[in-house]
Amino acid sequence: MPAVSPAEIDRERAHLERAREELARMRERTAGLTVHAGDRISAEALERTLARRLAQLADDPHVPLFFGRLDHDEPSGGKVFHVGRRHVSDTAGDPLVVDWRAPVSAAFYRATRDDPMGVTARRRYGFARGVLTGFEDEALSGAAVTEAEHSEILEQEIERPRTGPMRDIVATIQPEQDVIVRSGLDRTVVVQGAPGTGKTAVGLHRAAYLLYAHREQVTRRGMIVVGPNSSFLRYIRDVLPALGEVDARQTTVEEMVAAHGRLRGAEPAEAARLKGDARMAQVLRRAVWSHLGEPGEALVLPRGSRRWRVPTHEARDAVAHVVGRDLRYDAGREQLRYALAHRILQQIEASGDALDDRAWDVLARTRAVKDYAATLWPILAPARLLHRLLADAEFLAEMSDGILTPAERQTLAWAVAPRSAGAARWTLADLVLLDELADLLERAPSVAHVVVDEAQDLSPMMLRALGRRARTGSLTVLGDLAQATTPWAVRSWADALHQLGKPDGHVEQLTAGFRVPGDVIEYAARLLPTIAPELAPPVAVRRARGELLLTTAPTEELVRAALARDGSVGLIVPDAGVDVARRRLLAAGLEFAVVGEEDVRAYDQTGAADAADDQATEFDARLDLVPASLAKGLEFDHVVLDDPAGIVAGETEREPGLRRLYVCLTRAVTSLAVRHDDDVPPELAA
Ligand SMILES: Nc1ncnc2c1ncn2[C@@H]1O[C@H](COP(=O)(O)OP(=O)(O)OP(=O)(O)O)[C@@H](O)[C@H]1O
Repeated sequence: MPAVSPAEIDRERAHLERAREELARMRERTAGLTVHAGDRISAEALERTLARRLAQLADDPHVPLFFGRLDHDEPSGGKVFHVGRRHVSDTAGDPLVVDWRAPVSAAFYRATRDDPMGVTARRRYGFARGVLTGFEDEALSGAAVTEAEHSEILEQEIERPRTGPMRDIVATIQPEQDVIVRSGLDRTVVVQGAPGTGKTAVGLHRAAYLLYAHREQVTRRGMIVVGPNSSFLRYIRDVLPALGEVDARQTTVEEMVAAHGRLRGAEPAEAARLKGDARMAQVLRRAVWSHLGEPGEALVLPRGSRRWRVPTHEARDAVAHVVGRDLRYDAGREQLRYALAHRILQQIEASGDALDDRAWDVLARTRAVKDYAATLWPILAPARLLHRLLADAEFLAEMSDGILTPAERQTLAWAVAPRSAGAARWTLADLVLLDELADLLERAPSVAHVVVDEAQDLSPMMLRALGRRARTGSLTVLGDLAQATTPWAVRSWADALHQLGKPDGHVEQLTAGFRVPGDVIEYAARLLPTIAPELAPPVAVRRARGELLLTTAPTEELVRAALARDGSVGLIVPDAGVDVARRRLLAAGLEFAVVGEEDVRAYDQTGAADAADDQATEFDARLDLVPASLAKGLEFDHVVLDDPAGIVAGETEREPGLRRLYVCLTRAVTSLAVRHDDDVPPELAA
């Protein structure tokens, strides 16, 4: 860091002190507010808002209140702004710190010498445990402007050792990342990027940005963040709260569709792939609408001493009219009742009877009309319908005629059908089909925004499930086609956007790699010509080249060597090798946690597991044992990867196996040791 004057440091420290005091004052004021509301619902809403506000005003002494400063030129007002995680103002309302998401802060991330955005100088601060230790100035315009200099503060932030779960990157968001973070609420964006280019970080910061820039709309309509599994959600769960945002629901596709039934079964890849195929949407649509019946007799409604009739041809017309309105299936039945009631209403009126305003409604709700409508337009339950499709070969053949081949029908059909829908052992792909069916019956509600991570692994039907949750909103879709490991994955982002129902979405690329050092990424990239010939490896921004070791030394020895250094350690093993690895780590007397275990426990030297701790995550441990299938999205300072051939063999086919290996090879921040039995996959040979 260049030498800076002690007097200037003192001034900055005084500003930090003042900002802390004012933040404490803002917090006290908020805590002192009492809720006065007319009714319980408004009171609860107000209390929630207050609680959120208080959480946003919390001050963690280890987290600096600001990390940057912008000095504006005279034409732009000549003001100085400190940029931080939240807005802090004094009693007069003057800002001491501006929120990183405020429009004025954009220049902190984007201003360059070519386009200084009205800024003369950008300052970055160095901190140690919340204490301001120095700063760097970068002149962007005016007399002091020089060649771009290397920023040590930026580099230190990028190079710092990793500990615990994922952290925010507000202090160092890069210009190409900032463009995505600040894109508007009406835009669906796909972010394609190689491992470690900051896709997850960018997605979460965009979520925080949208919550800030469109607070009212996004909190009212909701936002969901979808990750691949619950251990990944634990890994990222602190990022949004650290940015003061607690209003996004974090979930998985599995959890999202859990309302339709319990996930109880697994199935062969071929069946799951087919159930994930977008053609299934056509089959399901046809299956639902195939239930409309032909009127066999007239509708007869006794009323007082009279009997009113809707003859069959009129009933048929009513059905055709409602079908033409393109409603959801259940809404259609309701409309049919009104259409039938309307015909009766006309007859009653023609007879000279006086009717009041509610008559139409009352007629539509009579038992006779309801029952008649339900025979023409039967009540359906998604689970019963899917059960019939998978159990009744004839029905499936009829519904998929011209859509699926006979062989495909055979793949879909149950070999031994469960006796009822209640007895079915639904798989994940089945539950996604049930989600589609439920939406055909009744329109699923939409939130304002959906962030979906590791989207390269989702099937077309899963993408449709996400798309409908953002039907009237937008999405941020994060992924890397080279890391797709599921047999049902879509092959292109254009296809994914189409399935999401957002064909106009933009695809953005991130190319700077913040995680994986040069030597390691070059090694992993040897797989790219096989798994994703069209994709380029990231350009490592870490100065360190990293350490790569190919070895046959015992795993325990490699893990011990990694533990002797700073930072987190991940031992990645084939899924089938987790139990053996667990025993070996226990026998070696090492303390660790296992990624993906329901209750997070740390195993200590005696081999005894701690009582499960609700608050702890596996990422609080120094050493994590990671099944290869859960490595996606995670990172560790030091990775010991055990048995690359076993990781490839863990997948049903070789190409997804190599992609899985690519994911596992790209988790390291500093060092990667690959332990093998002289059977490294040939694709990794130089
Ligand atoms: N601008 C940045 N400044 C500092 N660190 C960054 C920046 N962008 C990303 N990082 C860091 O790089 C690491 C990788 O980021 P992230 O996990 O978001 O990448 P990813 O593209 O989602 O990776 P993967 O494809 O493996 O899921 C994280 O530790 C993140 O904090």
